[in-house]
Amino acid sequence: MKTTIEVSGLRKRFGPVLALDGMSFTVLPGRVTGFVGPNGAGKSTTMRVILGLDAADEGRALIGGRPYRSLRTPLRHVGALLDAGALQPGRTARNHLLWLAHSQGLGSGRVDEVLDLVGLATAARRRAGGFSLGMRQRLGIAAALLGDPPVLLLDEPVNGLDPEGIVWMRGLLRSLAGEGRAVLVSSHLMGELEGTADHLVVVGEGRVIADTGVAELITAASRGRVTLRTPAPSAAIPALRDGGAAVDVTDGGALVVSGLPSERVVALLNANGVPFSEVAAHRVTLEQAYLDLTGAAAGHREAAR
Ligand SMILES: Nc1ncnc2c1ncn2[C@@H]1O[C@H](COP(=O)(O)OP(=O)(O)OP(=O)(O)O)[C@@H](O)[C@H]1O
Repeated sequence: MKTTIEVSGLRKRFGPVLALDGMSFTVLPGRVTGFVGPNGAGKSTTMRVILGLDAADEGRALIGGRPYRSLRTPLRHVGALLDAGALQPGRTARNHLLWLAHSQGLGSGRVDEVLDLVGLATAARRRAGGFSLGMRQRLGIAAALLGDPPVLLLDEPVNGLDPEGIVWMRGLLRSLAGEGRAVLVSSHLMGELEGTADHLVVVGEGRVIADTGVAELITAASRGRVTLRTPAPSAAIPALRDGGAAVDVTDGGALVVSGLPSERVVALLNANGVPFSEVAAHRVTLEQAYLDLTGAAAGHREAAR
């Protein structure tokens, strides 16, 4: 499986709203790419254009080098979860999937496989209209996986899931990428992607603000700072400041030291007889890294005005 999604120069206007303004990025196989940005940034519109549900005014979107509309059995090329509400309420879960499978020349064996995979085997003969949001999300995922596609597009897949469902979804996304699939997952909450995404495409106002590895982003946002835990902050702070560091106190009582490597922090504490229980590389959360990045992007826009 070496299929990519390529989006280049998409522009899309809805009346006065410019929803996409030069959106360009590539989703590579074998990793989960988080597609993040605030409400209205253009994530759903981009996904709809990739899936041929909306036409772009300019630019193109290709799946494995081909536009969606040229795919004869699309479910074998790309699976999508856009709106978990989009199902016929009177149909059972199994019939819903059978109908989809038959439309794509897929057998009923695969239907039972995907029902099992998403944990709906025991609910397969219940009417989907009575499903909880979490069950609908699972059914949506089952539909996306029917054709065993190399590319998956999931719009806010953890929306409405309970904590157990969220853990399940994260594991599923990781394993789908582990099998070599290109997995694009949108979210407007960065915290949801912590521990799931390998790569991020951060968008705002219809275009890409950052296209970066998660580890790389966290390292950059952590800015070589050091976290220090000490029972004697009033002794540590002046010692470190005299040594050339900037020191911030966090809500949790730890000190965050900037401007000195951890060895130098330890040396200064020892030289001043300051006890400490921990000195470690400071690591920001994905949420903090994102706020840092989008705050900086907003600042740049402000400065450019
Ligand atoms: N069919 C439509 N008609 C008019 N405006 C639309 C339509 N679809 C999207 N928009 C507008 O385009 C912009 C981008 O919307 P889009 O839904 O793609 O953003 P999003 O990043 O997915 O947001 P969210 O996180 O809220 O889902 C918004 O201003 C939205 O109001």
